[in-house]
Amino acid sequence: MAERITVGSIDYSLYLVTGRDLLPVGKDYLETLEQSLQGGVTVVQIREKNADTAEFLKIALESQTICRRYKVPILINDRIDIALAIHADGVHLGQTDMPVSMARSLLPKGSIIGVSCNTKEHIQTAVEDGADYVGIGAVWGTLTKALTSPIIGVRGVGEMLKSLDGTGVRAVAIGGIKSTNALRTLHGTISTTGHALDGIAVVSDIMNSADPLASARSLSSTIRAFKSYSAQVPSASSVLSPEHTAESIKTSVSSLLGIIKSLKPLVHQITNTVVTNQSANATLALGASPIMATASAEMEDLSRVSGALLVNMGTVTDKEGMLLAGHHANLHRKPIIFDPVGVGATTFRRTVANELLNAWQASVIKGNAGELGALANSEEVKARGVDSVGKGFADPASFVKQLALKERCVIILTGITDYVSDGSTVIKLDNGHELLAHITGSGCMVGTCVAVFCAAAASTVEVRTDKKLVDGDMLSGAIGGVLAVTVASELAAARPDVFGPGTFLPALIDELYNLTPDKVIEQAKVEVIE
Ligand SMILES: Cc1ncc(COP(=O)(O)OP(=O)(O)O)c(N)n1
Ligand SMILES: Cc1nc(C(=O)O)sc1CCOP(=O)(O)O
Repeated sequence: MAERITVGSIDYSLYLVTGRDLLPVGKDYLETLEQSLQGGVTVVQIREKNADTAEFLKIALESQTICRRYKVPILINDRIDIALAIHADGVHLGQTDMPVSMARSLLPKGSIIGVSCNTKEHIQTAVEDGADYVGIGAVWGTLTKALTSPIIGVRGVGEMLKSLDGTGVRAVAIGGIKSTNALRTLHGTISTTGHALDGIAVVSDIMNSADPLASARSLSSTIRAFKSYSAQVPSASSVLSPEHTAESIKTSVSSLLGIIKSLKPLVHQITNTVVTNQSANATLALGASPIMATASAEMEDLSRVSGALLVNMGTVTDKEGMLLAGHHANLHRKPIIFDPVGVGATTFRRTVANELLNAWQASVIKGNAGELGALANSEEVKARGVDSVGKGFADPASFVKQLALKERCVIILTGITDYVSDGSTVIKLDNGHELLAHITGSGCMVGTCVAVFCAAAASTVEVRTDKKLVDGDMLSGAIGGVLAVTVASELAAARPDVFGPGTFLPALIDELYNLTPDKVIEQAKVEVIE
């Protein structure tokens, strides 16, 4: 008999769950299995929902012969008897299948037992029962199986992973994972405690593929690159960047301003009806090119050509367009800047914001204390309309840092003093003028300028890796966008032809237009506080 694989040695990276009914016409199951192994599948689960016992046995044995050639463990879905009969390496059990302890008592010592989980309580029970790994799903929507519980979303998986801290129980996510969202799945699910998935489980992306070897290879290379990244940095998003100083930040921002002027990146903006014209003018003034498009039909094409996407929730008229735009931006690895305007004002807005953040990964989220408080479910700061109530956060630096870790992106907390964090560093910015509060849409203008700077930051990346969803210095992009507006506001307010809000707004656009790297370096008040 061939050697069984021991629990500790399992590599869960690319976990194939079989599904013969999904094979394209003319494709042979065993050939597909072998090609998937050649492409990098590291664990196989035989899932036969319609086969009788004799057929299940035959398929399991034939699959095992191939898996053993590649030294890849084979697990059996639900059926302990089949696992025993073929001396499989283990089983995968659902919530309504045999309890782990009973399965453990029947199976040989060292068998691998995995359990499906879709709540934190399931995870806790699986840990207590001595499961070796959990399959958390469904992370996305899937057509492969009729789901009986709600889709968890990447942020939900992250919350569940926290419950595995310190347990040694391994975890894969399942449900709707494809090569197109694998990187987003891996990055987006990391918990605030830095707990990452051990692997991803797929059915259709491999079983339904015309080229299973290529499909498995693509998933496998994404996972490998991700693992090499997360091994270096367990938690935050851009911790790979060098030590920041006020001077180094000002230099990065200034160089991004130069890049904007020379490259003139196209910035796709889905924004609200109040500020569309003003935000487009701010984009042009900085030297970039705006496209204010909202139709779902153009989202895919736009994601190819634009340098960044701004999603401003000021007027939520087309949620589908926002979902689609973000999906394609993630796919094409373009930064998404999310401005959850008024998210605390209504339940509808909170629901939409959560839906968007579950569907795609933002590179930067910008909001005032009320908005970010609502997003973080904070008890400390509440929102009223688009404004905050009360004094703000007692410790804004730690708030932005924690939210950055939770959302896995750069967070900008706007106010009289602005705070920016990538989950590792926290930067305090002290520029701005009170006239900004007397014109409409100055906050939205910050979102726009952040998108422009992030487009420049992403455009400087020469070699793209799979280590991050969006390569490029998003922290500097975020800071650059804030400083552009706040420094320009000070310059505008100081002009002799500015007498109040009416003359301030055109002067602000002028000063954005006239902003130079030197002015940023001279005027920016940047403090690295952590
Ligand atoms: C890795 C992995 N995770 C979850 C499942 C789902 O298993 P289960 O809940 O038993 O549902 P069915 O697969 O029986 O439909 C899985 N199979 N693998
Ligand atoms: C078998 C299975 N279990 C799920 C769960 O949520 O527990 S989702 C799922 C099907 C996953 O198929 P695909 O990769 O084609 O989306």
